[in-house]
This record gives sequence, C-alpha cells and structure tokens, in this order.
Amino acid sequence: MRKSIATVSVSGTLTEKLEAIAAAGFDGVEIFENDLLACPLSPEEVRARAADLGLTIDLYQPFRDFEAVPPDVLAGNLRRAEHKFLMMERLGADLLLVCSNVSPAAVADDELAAEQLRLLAERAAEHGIRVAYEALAWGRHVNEYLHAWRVVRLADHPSLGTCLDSFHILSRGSDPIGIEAIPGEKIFFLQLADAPQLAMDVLQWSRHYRCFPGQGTFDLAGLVASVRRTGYAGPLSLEVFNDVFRQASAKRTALDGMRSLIALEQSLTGVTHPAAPAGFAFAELADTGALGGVLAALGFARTGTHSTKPVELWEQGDARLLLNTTGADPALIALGMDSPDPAGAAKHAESLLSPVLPRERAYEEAELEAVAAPDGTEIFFCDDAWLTDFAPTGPVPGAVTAIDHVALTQPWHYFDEAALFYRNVLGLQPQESLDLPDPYGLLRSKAMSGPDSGVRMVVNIAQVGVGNLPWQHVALACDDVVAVARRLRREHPGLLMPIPGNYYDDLEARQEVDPELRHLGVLYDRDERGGEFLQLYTVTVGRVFFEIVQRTGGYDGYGARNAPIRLAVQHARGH
Ligand SMILES: O=C(O)c1ccc(O)c(O)c1
Ligand SMILES: [Mg+2]
Repeated sequence: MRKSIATVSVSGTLTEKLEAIAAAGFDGVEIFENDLLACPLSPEEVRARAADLGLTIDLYQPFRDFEAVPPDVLAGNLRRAEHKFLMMERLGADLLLVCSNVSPAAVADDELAAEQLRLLAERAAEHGIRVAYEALAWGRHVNEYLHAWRVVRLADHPSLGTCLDSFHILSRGSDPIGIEAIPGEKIFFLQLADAPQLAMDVLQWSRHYRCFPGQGTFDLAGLVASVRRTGYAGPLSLEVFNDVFRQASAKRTALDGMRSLIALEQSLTGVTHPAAPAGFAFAELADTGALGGVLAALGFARTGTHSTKPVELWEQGDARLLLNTTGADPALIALGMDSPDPAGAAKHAESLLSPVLPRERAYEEAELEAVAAPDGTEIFFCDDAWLTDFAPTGPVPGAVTAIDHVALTQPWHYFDEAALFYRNVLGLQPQESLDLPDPYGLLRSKAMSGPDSGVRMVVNIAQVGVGNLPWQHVALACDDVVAVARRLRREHPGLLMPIPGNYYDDLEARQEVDPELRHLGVLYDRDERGGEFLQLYTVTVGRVFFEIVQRTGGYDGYGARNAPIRLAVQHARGH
C-alpha cells in the first residue's frame, strides 16, 4: 500500500519536514495547516517542492467546526471553506479532512450535519476536491467512527467520504470490526497512530502521546486488516502528535515511521518474523584495562583472545563477555544474540531499514551478521561459529550461570525508536514502560524479553533533569546470590555498591527477610505469586556496572522497586 505521513508527525519547517519524509521513502504527505501557514513558500512553491521530492500531497487538514451549526454560522463556515478550496487548488491537494465539530455552537442533529456536509461536498466538487469527514474522539456530538459514517451515508454525496483514524477509534475502545460494514470507496483516508495506555483526558492523550504503530499498545494490524477487507485503496498514513517527535531529528523520526509501516505491512501479509534469539551469545564491553580485574573478582576467567583483534573472551558458566581493548572508556558496545537463523535474522533487520554493519572480518573468521541498534550498540546474530575465533580453553565453572539481562541507556529521544527496534527486529515482547524516581528526575524504563525469557533486555532513558544518564549494566544469573555476596564482601569489599540502612529498615518492616541481606548489601523483591528476586550490584566502572541476580519461583521482573535506591547511591557516589 502507498505510505504517507502527516507533516505534524516530524520536527522542523515545512521544507525540512518534506525533505525528511521524502528521504525516508514515503510516497505522500498530509499537509498540516499550521505548517503551511507558517511557511514562507507560496502554495505553488510547496506543491513544486513536494513534486521535486517525489511526494504527492494526499490530504490537507484539518478543517474544523463545520457541521451541524445554525444558519448564520453556516454561511461563515462555507466562506471559510471556499478560501481553503482555492488554496488547495494552488497546492495541488484534492482531499480535505473535516474533523467533527467540537464547538458548543454545534447541535445534536445528524440530519442537519449531513445536509451541511452535503452542501460542503457540492462546493468542493466544483473545485475537483473531495471531503473526508473524521470523528474526533472528543467531538461534541460526533465522536465515534460509525457515527461519522452514518452522517456521511445520510449526506450521500460522491465527494463526501469518511476518514478513519486509528487513535480516535481505539482510544475510545470502539471495536474496529464495524469498519468492515463501510464500503471501501467511501473510506477516503486512513490515518494511523498507536499510543501507550494512559489514564488521561483523551484530547491530551492524542495531542501529546501518539506514537508510531508498534510503539504503543493498540492492535493496529487488526484495524488495518479490517480496513483492507473493505477494499480501501488509499494510503496508510501516519498521523502522530508526539511531544518528543516534535523535538527530535526529522530524518530519524520519518525513517522510524517508515520502519513502523513496513513492519505493519509485514504482519498483514504474513511475512513471518525469524525466530527470536534464544539467548545471549555474548555481551561486548569496551575496556581500557579496568574491567578484567572486576570480571576476575566476579569469578570469570579469560579463556581466549581473538585471532586478529584486541578482544578477549571471558567466561563463567554460560555467560560470555568480550573485553574490547581498542581504547574506549568502559561501555557496552555490542550484544551477540544466539540466533537460530543468523542470515535470516539479518535479512529481516535489513528489511526494516536497520543499518547493516560492514563486515571487517578477515577471510578465515566466522561470518557474523550485525546491525546497529538506534543508540549505536552493535547487534550480532550468531551461531556457535563465532567462538572458534577465540580458540577458548574450555568451560569455567562458577557461581554465575548465564547473562540474565542487559540494560542499555538510550538518548532521551531514541526511546520509542529503540522499543520498536527490539520488538520488530529482534522479536522481543515489550512490557509497559515504568517511570522510576531518580534524585534528579525520572528514569523511564522498558523491559523486553524473548520466548522462554532467554533474552531479557531493559532500555532506560533519562527523562527530566538527569541529562543523558550514562549507566549501562550486565546482569548475571546465579543460583545463590548470598554465597556470592559473602565471598565478594570478604575478598573484594570495595567492589560492592553500598546500600543505605534505611532501605533494609523498610524492607524488614514489609516482610521477614534474611537479616544477612543488610550486611551483604543484597536487595530483595517479591512478586504477587511469591516469586523472589535477589540483587547484588557492583560499583560502576566507566559507564558500566554489573549486577548478580537470583530468580526463584518464576519471578519475571527486574526489581523495579529497588532501582530508585540504586540510582540514588550511584548519584551520591558521583558515578
Ligand atoms: O487534535 C486534533 O485537533 C486533530 C486534528 C486532525 C486530526 O486528523 C486529528 O486526528 C486530530
Ligand atoms: Mg486524525
């Protein structure tokens, strides 16, 4: 299907928007009125600019507060419309979006609304223009898509159809199955937006928190499938009002919008996602020499060195960490995913426009497919062949059994993009975002996991006030955190993060826990089903710290309750 996007969805001036939208590969645009009004170019110049860029102008919008008004108001509204029609002719746009009236002047009278919209459609037709009537979720009388359709049907004019907007339909909890009763040729336009579940006024929700398909919780694939069954032949058009997108790079946002539509189309056409990774093959850390000692203290042993690169393999149980000593400060730079089909996974990533990383691998080395995640972290799709480059010496038994999860910190404006990447490219299932209090702001955090929880990831962003919070971490699974903590307290007391006594006073007030946790600095969480989670943190080294965790009883979280304590300690220590 053709792909369009409303200019309101990306940042910049109208020309910057058009350039970014064209660069991302869209076929057309919805021109948002404010963007045109504020643009120094004439409508003819905008038309030419769009044409040069290969973009059609699919819709002009919005025209507000038109229908179901007293006669004196109608005269003014028709006059307004006539001006818009003339301007649209200059712009080369032949579809006008009219959104349902929100004004107190509107009356609850479908016959009147239909009669006036019919008049509008007649006038529009004289200019070769068609009118698409959309129910805003907060429309004064018309706020359901089937109500807007009833009015359109009543008006019965070939130049009047309806515009469906997934946000208005799904935010109200309407069942999109009713779409299938609308003839496809009367659906003049389809706007798509997803949104996170938020308990708030629907207008504020719509104007600030819409996001691209797949970034929220709406079932857009189901809705679009219903629209397609009607025979609708127009574009899939993104219309996203989002406070972050308004500030972020237009090029990045437009490209991510395109990715979301490609993924949506893939899900509709039955393109199956290659199997999600079964686990972490490795996590790779940049290191200037400080991390080897930490890993050794945690029970890891260096088992190999890459045949041609300054990269060391450290192992313990099934946890494999690579230390890349090319000189950058400690940071998580790459993740290896155990992939059942590395080539298929890389091809799928490429189909979703993920930047494929050049293979700078020598002839005899394992061919690793890699793409860049939004924050630049390299994601490798691996089978077992990669290990041979390190000629590892053999298993390293120890308390640590595997990588439990990794937590990456995103630049603040990449959060939704990252969520989409890990969901669509890696096939991880996202959970709801959490906002965690930090002494200097809020940390937004989203956890994602693969089938059987073989891969767990957390992406965090610093929200207000903290700036780009730099910490990332690798969490290591073990079967007995208390034993690990005892040993580390004894042998490497400076390695462990000190936890405030107040935390334990509160914990002990809530439930009976082993008093030794306080002495050891082990944090504790428990879910409703009695699953338990024990956590032990190291101090940070550069941007990195390690966590040792123990899950019992099916505990599936990440100790969110304890994160604010850890963040406060990290801030207090200045790292
Ligand atoms: O928020 C609004 O006013 C608005 C305007 C036009 C639309 O298509 C829409 O979905 C919302
Ligand atoms: Mg809309």
